[in-house]
Amino acid sequence: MAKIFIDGEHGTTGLQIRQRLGGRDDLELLSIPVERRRDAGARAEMLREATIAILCLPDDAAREAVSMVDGAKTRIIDTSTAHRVDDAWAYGFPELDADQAERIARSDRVANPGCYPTGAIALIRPLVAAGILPDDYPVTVNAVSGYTGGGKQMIAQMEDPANPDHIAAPFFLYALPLKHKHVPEMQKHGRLSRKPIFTPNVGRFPQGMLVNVPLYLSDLNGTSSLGEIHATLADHYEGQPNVEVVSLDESAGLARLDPTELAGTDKLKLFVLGTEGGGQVNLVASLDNLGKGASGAAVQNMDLMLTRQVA
Ligand SMILES: NC(=O)C1=CN([C@@H]2O[C@H](COP(=O)(O)OP(=O)(O)OC[C@H]3O[C@@H](n4cnc5c(N)ncnc54)[C@H](OP(=O)(O)O)[C@@H]3O)[C@@H](O)[C@H]2O)C=CC1
Ligand SMILES: CC(=O)N[C@@H](CCC(=O)OP(=O)(O)O)C(=O)O
Repeated sequence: MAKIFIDGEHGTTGLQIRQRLGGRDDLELLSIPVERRRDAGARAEMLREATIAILCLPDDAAREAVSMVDGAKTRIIDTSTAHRVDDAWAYGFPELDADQAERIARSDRVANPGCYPTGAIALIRPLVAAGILPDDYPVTVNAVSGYTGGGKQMIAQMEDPANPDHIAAPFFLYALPLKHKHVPEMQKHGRLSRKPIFTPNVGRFPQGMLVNVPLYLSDLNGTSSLGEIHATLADHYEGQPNVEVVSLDESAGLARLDPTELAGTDKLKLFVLGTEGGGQVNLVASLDNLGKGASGAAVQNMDLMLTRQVA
């Protein structure tokens, strides 16, 4: 039976993975008591015993965990930012292209995508691959996330008025210097030659997010219709159980989008918004930052890897 160790199991992402694996009888979960969560010896022992280790740690601790399994057979899923643009790691977005699920299944090192990049890349990559979105288009990505995206620290800042760094705002814009850690990942896996301008926000709700990519149709290659963009996305994601490309009819009837719509699920919904003939489109992804944006995606990748587990 495969042994799974979640390093960082008591953090925000780790806990949600544990919840998802709780009812599984095909896995053995290795665990460290909360008070020993930073005990390097105990972690190294579990990391080396595991069939698959899922790292739910800050970047530096994730790099350290990878070094701890040197020479062991342990396969790794890293939910941090540390390895997402590293060519030696498979990028853990199985719907990226026709071969990605198989790449993940065969890999011993899988980098789980960031929550915002999951939405942005899901919208951008199929259009670049189809030649519709030029790779040097000046892409902007505007987003709002639930505050659990900032982990235990931001949860405490948002929920505890006694916290010295309490945030009272109902909504705030951040990453103001335009150097967010997710930009390289969006650029690489979106296959963009220019860095996208990324402007994320946080709202006073725990889970859920919307990621917007607005485009001028006249600056795209050979298309001026929402219909063609929608058809390209719908073709790309056909048969993918976790991704829904919402129909143009349904989208046209919407008055607003709620970022919490998919909270508590592992789904990703994509919308093609605008008015046919209006010359512009707003592509929007809706997901749970802790679902398809983190823990749900990690479990999806783990399941793919287990289909290729060598005894
Ligand atoms: N939250 C989200 O929506 C998403 C998070 N991620 C990524 O997942 C990873 C974990 O994030 P998140 O769960 O939000 O963070 P949290 O801060 O909620 O949890 C991190 C956990 O790691 C533990 N930890 C920190 N440093 C060490 C160390 N040196 N050795 C052992 N354990 C350590 C923490 O322990 P302690 O309590 O002592 O600090 C805590 O339990 C990050 O890389 C994050 O970027 C990815 C996608 C989305
Ligand atoms: C709201 C919030 O603070 N979000 C986090 C990103 C959450 C996430 O996806 O972290 P990873 O980079 O590990 O994927 C941020 O902007 O840094």
